[in-house]
Parts: sequence; C-alpha cells; structure tokens
Amino acid sequence: MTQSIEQLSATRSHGGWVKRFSHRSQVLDCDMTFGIFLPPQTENGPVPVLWWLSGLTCTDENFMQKAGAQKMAARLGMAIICPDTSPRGTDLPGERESYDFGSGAGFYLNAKKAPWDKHYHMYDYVTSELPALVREHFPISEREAISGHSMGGHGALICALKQPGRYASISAFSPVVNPVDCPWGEKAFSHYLGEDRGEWSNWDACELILAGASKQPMLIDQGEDDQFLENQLKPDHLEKACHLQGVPLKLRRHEGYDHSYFFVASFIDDHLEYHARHLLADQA
Ligand SMILES: N[C@@H](CCC(=O)N[C@@H](CSC=O)C(=O)NCC(=O)O)C(=O)O
Repeated sequence: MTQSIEQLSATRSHGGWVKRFSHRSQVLDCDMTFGIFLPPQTENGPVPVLWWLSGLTCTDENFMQKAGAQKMAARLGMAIICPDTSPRGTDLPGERESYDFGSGAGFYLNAKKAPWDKHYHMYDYVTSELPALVREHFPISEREAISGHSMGGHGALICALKQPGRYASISAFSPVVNPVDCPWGEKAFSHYLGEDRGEWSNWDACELILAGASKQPMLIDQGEDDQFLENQLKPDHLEKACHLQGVPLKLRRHEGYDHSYFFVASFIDDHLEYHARHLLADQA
C-alpha cells in the first residue's frame, strides 16, 4: 500500500525543484518532514540520490538553505534528500532541554532504552522507511551515496559501515567519528542505549572500522579552526583506525575553516562530484 505524503512547499531551483514534505513515520511513531532536491533530469527518468544527514540542532532545512548544493547537483543529475535529525512532536521528559540530546539530536541510531526506544529509531528511518517511501513517490533510482555534517557525518559513516556495499560512496564534513569517546556521544549513547558499552560500539564509526566492518573508501573534510575539533570530533581517531585496518581515507584538513555551513558550502561541490563519479561508475 502506498504511504501518503503531504507537500509543504515546492520551489524552483537551477532548473529543478526543492520540495518539502510531511508524512507519518511508522518506525518513529510520529509525523516527520523531509526535504528533496529533484534535478531537471528527473523529467527523463530515475536519477541517483545523495542522502544528506545534518547535525545537532538542524532540521531537514539547514542543508537545503545553506549549503548551496543545488547548482552542482542539477548539473550532475543527482537528487539530494535531507531527512530531519530526530523524531518530532513527541513529548518525552528532557527531550528539549539541551541542544545535544533529544529533539534535533537523534544520532541516527536505534534507541534501546526507555523512554527513547518508543520513537528514537533514526537508523531504521533513514536507511529503510524513508528510502522506501521516497521511491514510491519520486523518480529515484537504486543508486545511493551518503554524506553528512557533524552528528550527521557520524550518521553517514555508521549507515555505510553497517551496510557494506549499499552506498556507492561515503563522505562527511567535520564528522563525530568516535562518539563512544567524546562528550556528545557519551551523553547521547548513555541515554539512548544504556550503560552497556558493548552496544555503543555498534554505533561508532571507529569501533566498526576496527572490527573490520568495511574497507570502502571515505572522503572527509575538516576545518582546522573548528570549535569542536579537539573535544568532540577527533579525526585523528579515525585516521588511526583506518590506518590499522587498511581503509582508504582521504581526510582533508582546511586551515582557517570552522564548523559552520560556510565550511560545508565551500567544499560541497567537491563532494557532489566525488559521489557522482562513484554513482555513475556503478551504473556502467
Ligand atoms: N548550539 C550549539 C552548536 C550547534 C551547532 O553548531 N550545530 C551544528 C551541527 S553540530 C554537530 O552536529 C549545525 O549544523 N548547526 C546548524 C547550522 O545551520 O549551522 C552551540 O552553540 O554550541
């Protein structure tokens, strides 16, 4: 049975469309919104898709409004889908008390601990429910790539590492690479998953790489003036894990850039071209 979606807005952009929809999520048990960029090539048939996962405090709108990705995506014939960053409209205790936990901070995992386990299944949402839904409604092919920023970079890495071979390519901006070993991750994981650190490892990019989950290459951009670099992001942990496991990591460090979407916008075209190369190679 086709699941219904409601169009909230439709805006012309670079010959294509930026659209926003709401729908009922079964796995999150709440109403959700998502954004989609449909390039002009969708008029001729299905196009490959880049999944973009945003960071703490974001909604589905930050990337669409701030990254400036539409021009290059239109040229490359690539759709972009931006899910929201957590369940919405729920009213769990403590859900809206801090920017780094609860609403806007779903961490793209499946919560195991009450009361979060009732709604916080963002991994299943972004990897299963939403992909199936969008393919019912839009000309999106089976060819997928994934990227994200900060908490969303963590999300992109774990989604790809937990399903080797699903995504043609993986990239991230300023990702949280080792959440089991940083304050944002420790706070979120202890609430969502409980105190069993063995379970935490299933949702941590460095731990998954060290366990040999996948050897797929990754492109990562990191600003050297990022205010979260030392305390939260720790890209050197990823470098070490990839080195130990022989995972091809292209980590580009950019002097003077911070954590903001100005940084994402500065290098998003490189990422889109990187993903297009892999998506088109898969097609051949
Ligand atoms: N409010 C917080 C920081 C919030 C912040 O920087 N959020 C980033 C993602 S951080 C990691 O996931 C973001 O993308 N914000 C939205 C935007 O449009 O910039 C604080 O002040 O410390």
